[in-house]
Formats: sequence, C-alpha cells, structure tokens
Amino acid sequence: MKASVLQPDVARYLLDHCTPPDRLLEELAAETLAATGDSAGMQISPDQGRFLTMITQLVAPDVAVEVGTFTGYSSICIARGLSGGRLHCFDVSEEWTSIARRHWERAGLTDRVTLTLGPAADTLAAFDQPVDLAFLDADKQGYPVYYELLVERLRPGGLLMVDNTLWSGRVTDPADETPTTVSIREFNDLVAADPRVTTVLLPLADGLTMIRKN
Ligand SMILES: C[S@@+](CC[C@H](N)C(=O)[O-])C[C@H]1O[C@@H](n2cnc3c(N)ncnc32)[C@H](O)[C@@H]1O
Repeated sequence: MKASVLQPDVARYLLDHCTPPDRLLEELAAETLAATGDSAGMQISPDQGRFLTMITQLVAPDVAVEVGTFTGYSSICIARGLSGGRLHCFDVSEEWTSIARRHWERAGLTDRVTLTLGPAADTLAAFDQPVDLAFLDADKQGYPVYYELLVERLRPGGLLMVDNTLWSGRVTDPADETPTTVSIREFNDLVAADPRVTTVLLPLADGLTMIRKN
C-alpha cells in the first residue's frame, strides 16, 4: 500500500474509521507481501478498496474496466460492488494475475471478471464496448495514452477513477523532476484542462482522481 499524503496519525485514524477488509482481502494482502516483496506497495489501501466497492454499487455499471490488476485487490473490491455487470481487467503480468485469478475463484467472482493479458495500450484499443466505470492503476507513464482510450470509450456520465495522482505529494514539489513525477504532474494538468470531463482530485490514499465524462 502506497503511503498516504496525510499525516501518519490522520491516515491511521481514517483507516480505523472505515469498515475493515474481510478475511479474504487480508489474506490476499498477506500473500501479496510474501510473494512480491516490495512490489506489494503497489496494492491499493483498504479504505480505497471500500471506496471502490461503494462507488461501484452507486454507479451500478454494466461494463467496468480496470487497467492494472496486479494480484487482484482492487478488482475484487470493484467486482463485489457489481449488480449484474462485468469487470474487464487488463494487465501484462501472468505471474501476478495468477494470484488474482485464485482469489477471484475463492471470492466466487469468476463469473463477473474477465482478464486480458498484454500491454494495455493494445488491449484497450481493441476493446469496443461502451464503458460505465473504469479504474486506472497501471504504469504511470502510460496514463495519458490509457486516459485517451478510456475517455473515448466512456459513455456520457461514465466515471473514470485514476490512482496515485498525488504521488506521495511529490507532484507539488517543483524540485522533483523524476520521470514518474513529471508524468503524473503533466497528466493531472491534462485532465484538469480537458473540456470533455469534470474532475475532482481526492486526497484518498495516494491521490484518487474522479473523472466524469460530460
Ligand atoms: C499499481 S499495480 C496495480 C495494483 C492493483 N490495482 C491492486 O489494487 O492490487 C500496477 C499493475 O500494472 C501492470 N502494468 C504495468 N505496465 C502495464 C502495461 N503496459 N499494460 C498493462 N498493465 C501494466 C503491472 O503488471 C501491475 O500489475
């Protein structure tokens, strides 16, 4: 789980006042840590997971898309919020998503989730269904490309959520010119200036941008 941009005691307080994850998600987080080591930090936080389930319940999408599945935490949270729709997951890693597949099975979600492996720029370009809800959490330098492909496919009123848009607060540090920070900063500027959408950047976890297609 990436560090929150909030002070640690405030971040802890928020987590303590959010419905906690169930045993399956706890076990998935533990297995992810054991199997992937430092990469486990890519997993979304428990409060973000609750938020994704709640938003999915509110939007009630027929077609939901996730770009960046890793070992499955966020996909389980989204799929659990579905009421009849389907979640289409995109990732490049057979190894990491094999853990996701096992946990979709355990969670009884296999009939609601489809996984496509390959670079998301290609697999999204080939995806031809109108999208109601999307969650973007893949390689940060690819965000502008994935954003364009997703906005084109979002139906009017559809919602795109983008993770890590505060990048531990580094986007506000003008001295930070590392490639990922610069990419996210440019991405945030691009979204804020896009007349096709209405957007709010929430300070949830590492920053979650809510983007509604007008
Ligand atoms: C931050 S992790 C996703 C975390 C996940 N949402 C969760 O909650 O556990 C990013 C994922 O993006 C995937 N990824 C990286 N580059 C990609 C690409 N070009 N196309 C598709 N997926 C990619 C990685 O394999 C990794 O699983």
